[in-house]
Amino acid sequence: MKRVGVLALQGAVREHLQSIEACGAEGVLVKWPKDLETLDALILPGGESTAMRRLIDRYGMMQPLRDFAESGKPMFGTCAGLILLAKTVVGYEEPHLGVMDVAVERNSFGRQVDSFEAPLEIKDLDGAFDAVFIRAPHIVSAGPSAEVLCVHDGRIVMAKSGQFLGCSFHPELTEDHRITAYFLSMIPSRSGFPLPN
Ligand SMILES: NC(=O)CC[C@H](N)C(=O)O
Repeated sequence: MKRVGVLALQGAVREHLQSIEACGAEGVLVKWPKDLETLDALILPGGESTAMRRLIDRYGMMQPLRDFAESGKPMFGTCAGLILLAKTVVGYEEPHLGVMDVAVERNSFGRQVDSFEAPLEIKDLDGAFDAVFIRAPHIVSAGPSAEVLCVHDGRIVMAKSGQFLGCSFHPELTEDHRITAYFLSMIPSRSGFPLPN
């Protein structure tokens, strides 16, 4: 069974675990560096990126998370999690993890619409996905290695770049688990049985 971690320092953790389990994988709470050791993939949830960053530093998770990215295993950032993954955060000198080839802008749908729902057309997904946006960022630009998966209102709200998947919205807050399933499909299947000599 695939083991998928959810960074559990702050934010929408439980809903991601439920979605992972609804897709037939094992969900694992991740708080400490050792929790990353046996995972096949990791989700960075939505919440508040600045608060999450403080906790990442306090729990000594920055380097272990970078090492995890370096290992090539799939990582999925939703909303604040996308901000943590991005190589550039508009208006900030330094990124957080800075591993995904996108630039993001925080709170970019305006203060007057703190949260809203929208049916999205997502590449490779049949039929609309009803997405919940909460003080959401958007992807201002996607680097050459990134593939844009969804544009809403002229703004990129979902992209994939190699092992990294990111979206502006909260896919875990609906009963529609197709995006979690899409992420799980990015986990390479384990190599088959060793052949006899
Ligand atoms: N729902 C969310 O994750 C909001 C993200 C938050 N506005 C931030 O900048 O971190």
